[in-house]
Amino acid sequence: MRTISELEAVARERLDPVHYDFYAGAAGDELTLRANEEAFSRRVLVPRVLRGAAKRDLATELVGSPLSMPVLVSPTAFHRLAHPKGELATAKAVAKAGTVLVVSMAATTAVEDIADAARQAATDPALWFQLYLQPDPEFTESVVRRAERAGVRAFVVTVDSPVFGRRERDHRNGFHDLPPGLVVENLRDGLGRVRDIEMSAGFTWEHVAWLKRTTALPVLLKGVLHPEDARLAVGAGVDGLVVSNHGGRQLDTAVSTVDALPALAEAVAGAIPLVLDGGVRRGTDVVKALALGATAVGVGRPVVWGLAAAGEEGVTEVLERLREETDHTLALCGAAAPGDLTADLVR
Ligand SMILES: Cc1cc2nc3c(=O)[nH]c(=O)nc-3n(C[C@H](O)[C@H](O)[C@H](O)COP(=O)(O)O)c2cc1C
Ligand SMILES: O=C(O)C(=O)c1ccccc1
Repeated sequence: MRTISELEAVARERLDPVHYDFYAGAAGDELTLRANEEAFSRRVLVPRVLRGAAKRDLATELVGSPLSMPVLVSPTAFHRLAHPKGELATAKAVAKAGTVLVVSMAATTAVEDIADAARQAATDPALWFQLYLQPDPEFTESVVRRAERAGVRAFVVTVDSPVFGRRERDHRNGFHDLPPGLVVENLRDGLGRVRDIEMSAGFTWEHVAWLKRTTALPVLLKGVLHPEDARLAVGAGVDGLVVSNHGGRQLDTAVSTVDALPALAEAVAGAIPLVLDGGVRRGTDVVKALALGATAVGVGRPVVWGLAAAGEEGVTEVLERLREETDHTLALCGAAAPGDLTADLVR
């Protein structure tokens, strides 16, 4: 089994350099992209000993979905640019791993087909759906209904994108659109046309309340970094938060996610679960995030690297590597389960 950084090197060789830059890149000077990884490196573990953690169990649960390990797959756009089987390959690997795939609204495969592939691979796979609220509420609602009918179990509303981030690699490379033949399949309207994803800076907590009234499924907000927003989310009846800066692709110089996490954990005080994403590359990163208050972490780029390097098997390699490293780190920290991890283990 290769490390994530080894898989990234393979992916980089296989991908069109313009597409590699789309996946690897981030906003502005990419300071937040680097800060996410650096914030993990800066923290050290202070392990406990002699705690009899011979039998370890990595399983956890989030808003009613079971996870075989505290690692889920964050939504990433355009998997068919990384591999011809695209999201179908990703969905099979994630279903077999027994964890959650958050399907991107910008997927290049229809959510119904992704759900079929996941069900082929495992019984009762857990798919969630990531939404960018659209200015036309009727269109947003039609996407919600479509995802519900396909069997998704939760919605993740990305709230860190009132405008699209400025990714300078994409500007330099002239990468603005999918190549001919690929479209954002989940934005087909009733007439067979495909709409563009629209960002809008006009959304408020009122729109979150609207979505809560519109669906009975759990609603998580992705991209919350300020503790006051975490408090407002609890008040709005939101079911969970993804502590995320979009992998550094939106606001450059935004706080790294592990640096933001402790204050968010304090703000929600256990009322709702926190998922952290950004910079998770090792089992030690998973353990640090859990110790500081996350119930699980999400991985974005690592899954794209696995997919580009080796399709479904590559995604499996990434997820099994993270599972194995997380288990090994738990053992070395004297913890039998994620619930044994406490903030005093991290400095
Ligand atoms: C290529 C790429 C595409 C992404 N597309 C989406 C998306 O469609 N929706 C979304 O909410 N986040 C998207 N993200 C952000 C990820 O969900 C996640 O927050 C981020 O990748 C985590 O950081 P990591 O890549 O360091 O793991 C994307 C990230 C990347 C790298
Ligand atoms: O690249 C991204 O980070 C992203 O979120 C996105 C959203 C819509 C279309 C393409 C990418």
